Amino acid sequence: MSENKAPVIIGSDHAAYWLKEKIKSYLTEKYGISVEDAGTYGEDSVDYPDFGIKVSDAVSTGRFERGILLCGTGIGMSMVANKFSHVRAALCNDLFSAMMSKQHNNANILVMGARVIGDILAMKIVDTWLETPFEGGRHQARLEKFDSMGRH
Ligand SMILES: O=C(CO)[C@H](O)[C@H](O)[C@H](O)COP(=O)(O)O
Repeated sequence: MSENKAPVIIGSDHAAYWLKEKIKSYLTEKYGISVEDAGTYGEDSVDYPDFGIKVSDAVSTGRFERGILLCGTGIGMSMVANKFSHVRAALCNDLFSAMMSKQHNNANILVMGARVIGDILAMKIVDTWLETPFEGGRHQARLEKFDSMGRH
């Protein structure tokens, strides 16, 4: 198991509120990781960018090393997050993507779709993302190529 106890900031829209609540408990109970909840705080309809921006800004500025974003599909949250400098958000609705998102991409925001996967798979994806190390080497050089590119 990873020894990385760095806190996690988590956010969702209404579609994934239920999954956010489960992941919060999972992170604290299984890993002892502290979690900041950026909302949303209920099932009333909200706009996913509002919560994607909060979490992505916290990671982009270095206030948090890593974050988790959830919406219905994960697509909208991924689009929002990857507009931020230094954010490498990976939409992972399967275990292989979760593993590769760390090994090759060192993803610092994990994104999942609560209308795509169930809670058991979601927790396995969280495990994989937390516990898989970054390989570095050629992948580090590739990350640096786009991390420094700015907006186009
Ligand atoms: O971001 C999304 C789509 O890319 C999410 O799936 C949202 O959760 C979804 O669009 C919300 O849809 P709703 O009909 O307003 O519940």
